[in-house]
Amino acid sequence: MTNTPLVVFENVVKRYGTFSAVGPIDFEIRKGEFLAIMGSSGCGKTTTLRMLAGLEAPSDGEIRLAGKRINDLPTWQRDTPMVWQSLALFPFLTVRENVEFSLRMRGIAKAERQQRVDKWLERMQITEFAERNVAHLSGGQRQRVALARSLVTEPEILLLDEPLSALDAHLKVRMQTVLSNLQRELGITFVYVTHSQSEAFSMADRVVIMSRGRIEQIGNPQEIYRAPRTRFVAEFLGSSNIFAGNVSGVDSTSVRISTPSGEFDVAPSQAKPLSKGDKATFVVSGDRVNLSNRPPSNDYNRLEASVVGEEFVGATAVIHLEGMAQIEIKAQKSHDELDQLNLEPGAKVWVSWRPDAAHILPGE
Ligand SMILES: Nc1ncnc2c1ncn2[C@@H]1O[C@H](COP(=O)(O)OP(=O)(O)OP(=O)(O)O)[C@@H](O)[C@H]1O
Repeated sequence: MTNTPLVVFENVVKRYGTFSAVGPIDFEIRKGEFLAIMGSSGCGKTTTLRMLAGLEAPSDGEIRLAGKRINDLPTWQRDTPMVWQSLALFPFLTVRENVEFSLRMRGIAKAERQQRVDKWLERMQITEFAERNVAHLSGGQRQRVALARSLVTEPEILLLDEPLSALDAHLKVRMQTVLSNLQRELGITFVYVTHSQSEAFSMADRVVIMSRGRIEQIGNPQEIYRAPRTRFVAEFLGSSNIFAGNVSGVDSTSVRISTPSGEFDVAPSQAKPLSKGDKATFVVSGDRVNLSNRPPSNDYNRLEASVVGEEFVGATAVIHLEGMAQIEIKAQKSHDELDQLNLEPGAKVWVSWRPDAAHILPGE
C-alpha cells in the first residue's frame, strides 16, 4: 500500500429530490489499500460505492480516479468492477462463461481469453467446476466465481458491497481469509462496504465510519477502536461508558471534567486541547473499569453504582450498572473476577478507572 491517492472524493453530495443521502463527503482511497466503509443501515455506504462504480452520478462535488474527473464517465468506461451480495452471476451460463464474460465484452482474442480464464479459475480453486452451470454451485463456490469474474480483467480497484453477508459464519471467516490474501497478493485496491464491525476490522487497512450520509471517522482499525472521534463512533463500537460535562480544571497531567454523575480526571487529549469551562465528552471502555464491593483504596476515578443485571458473552460477562443521574455503565470482566463480587441485582458496587483509561472524544 502507498499513500498515493487513487481515488479522491471532494465535497461529494448525492441528493434524491430534496433528500440528501450522502455528503458532503471528502476522503481519499489510497492505491493498494483495503478500505472498508461501514455504518448502520441507510447511512449512505452503498450510494457512495455506487457513485464510484458509475451507477449513480454525484449531485455535487467531484470524484477523481487516478487524477481524472469521473463524475460523468459511464460504468462501462471505468475500470471499477463490483461484487454484490447477490453476486449477479449469469444463471444460464457456466462458470467458465461467467468468468470469460467481461473479456469477451472487451474484444479480447479467444486464445488470450482462455489463458486468463484458466489462470483465474485455478487461482480461485474452481477449475473443477468450470463447465458447470453456476446455478448448481454452493454459496462459497459462487463467491469465488464472482471474484474471478471481476478480477479477470485485472482492474486497479475492486468494489465489494456486502459480498459475504449471505454466507454462514464459518464460510464467512474462510472467505475473509481468501479476500485478504487475494488483496495482499494482487496489490489491487479493495473498497468493501459492510455492516459488520468484525469483517471491517479484521480485513481492512483503514475503515471509514459513516452516519447519516457523513463520514464520522476514517482511520486504521486500532486508531478507531482506541480513539473514537465522536459519540456516534464510540456507541457504534459498543463502548457505552460515555460521560459528558464541563471542564472544571486543567493541569499538566490531567483534565478534570464535572458531569452529572461526578467529577473525573482524564488524561489530556492532544487532538482536543481543553480549557476550564469547555464542554467535554469522554469514554471509558467496559474492559478498563474495575469493580469492587468496598470503596477502592487507590485514588482512581470512582463512582458508586447499583447492579442492574449480568449478560454472558462467552468467556467474559458484561455487568450492567446504573450510577448517579441514571448513568448507564457496562463493565466487561472474566467470570473468575466476577466470582469474587456480590453482583445481585440492586447490590452496590464501586466502579473505578485510571485517568489514562479514559479517552476524550475530540469531535464532540
Ligand atoms: N434511488 C433512491 N431514491 C431515493 N432514496 C434513495 C435511493 N437510493 C438510496 N436512497 C436513500 O439514501 C439513503 C442511503 O442509502 P444507501 O443504500 O446508500 O444506504 P446503506 O448505508 O448502503 O444502507 P444498507 O446498509 O441498508 O444497504 C437511504 O436513506 C436510502 O433510503
